[in-house]
Amino acid sequence: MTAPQVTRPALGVTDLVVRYPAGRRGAPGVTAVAGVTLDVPAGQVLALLGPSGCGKSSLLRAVAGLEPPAGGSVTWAGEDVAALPVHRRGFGLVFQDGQLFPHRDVLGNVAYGLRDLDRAARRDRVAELLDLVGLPGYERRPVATLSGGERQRVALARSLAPRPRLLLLDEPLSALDRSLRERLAEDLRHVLVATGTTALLVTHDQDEAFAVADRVAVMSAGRLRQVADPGTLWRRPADREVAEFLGYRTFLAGADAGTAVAPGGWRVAGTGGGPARDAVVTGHRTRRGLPEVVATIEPEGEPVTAVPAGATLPAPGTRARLVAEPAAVAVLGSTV
Ligand SMILES: Nc1ncnc2c1ncn2[C@@H]1O[C@H](COP(=O)(O)OP(=O)(O)OP(=O)(O)O)[C@@H](O)[C@H]1O
Repeated sequence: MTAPQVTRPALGVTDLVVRYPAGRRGAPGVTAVAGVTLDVPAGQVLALLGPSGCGKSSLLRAVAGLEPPAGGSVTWAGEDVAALPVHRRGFGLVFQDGQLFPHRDVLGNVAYGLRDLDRAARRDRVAELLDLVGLPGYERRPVATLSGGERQRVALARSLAPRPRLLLLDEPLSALDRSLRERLAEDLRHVLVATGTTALLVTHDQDEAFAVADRVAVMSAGRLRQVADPGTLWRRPADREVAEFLGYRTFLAGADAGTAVAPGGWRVAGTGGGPARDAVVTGHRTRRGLPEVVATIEPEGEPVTAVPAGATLPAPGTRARLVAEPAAVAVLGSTV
């Protein structure tokens, strides 16, 4: 009989604790990561999502070897990496500001980790990576002439050049404006999938986490609250705090207790089987150039906005029947 195949996760994090000691001027010690266990299978992208200060970067830094854990372990393919210094772990790093070498051109930056290759092979690999990140022919551009988005693409190419076994990305897009961030998030997903890269992405932006990751781990106050694929997380957040962090604002009462509705998820006189509410219209507003009805739902007494049924908006003071769009509805209470 053959032994059953055990597939080990590529990255394993078990009961990880990261503490910062008390400061010299009386600043108290901080437990930034308070016992986190998670894994990332080979070829998958896991996003660590959570509000500022929840410990995401500390967790990533401990995985990288930049922060010594106060407890727990980090393994790669089942082997503890504690004894390996940062540069021996075979992990690539991308930070918010790219941290490119300012006095080298794009070629010099991307080729940095390719010193083992001969000149021709190095050039080929750099050209291949610049193609991949959407900057073909950029080899000779001084980095000072690049836009913020181009810099982050070069940083990504540089980190992928030596084929890291794990890529660690700490808020790689958060210095960019929203529309650029959306486009780069899609491109980042494409590059990670095309290269089969195993990656851990730290972000505070749920749209970015959903766009890039196979699974999303929600953190708060140093602990993991939920790990799920984006669809499950959106539809079944573990609890109200996770749902609020994802952007849900309306939490229903009564027979619908445990149901949340995302902003913009209501329709006047809608159909489609979502929860329905009677509401008192309080006003109108415009969002992205389209009119919306502002109303207070009953019995919750919560203000919501709803898409009108047609060109005529119900007048303030009148009553309207609102129905929640199924795609904007979450049922709380999934387990981690
Ligand atoms: N070097 C440090 N010394 C002392 N405390 C630190 C240090 N680095 C982080 N902290 C504290 O640890 C906690 C977690 O910080 P961390 O940077 O890991 O959170 P984060 O979720 O990545 O936040 P952000 O998104 O703002 O970067 C915070 O309370 C922070 O103030």
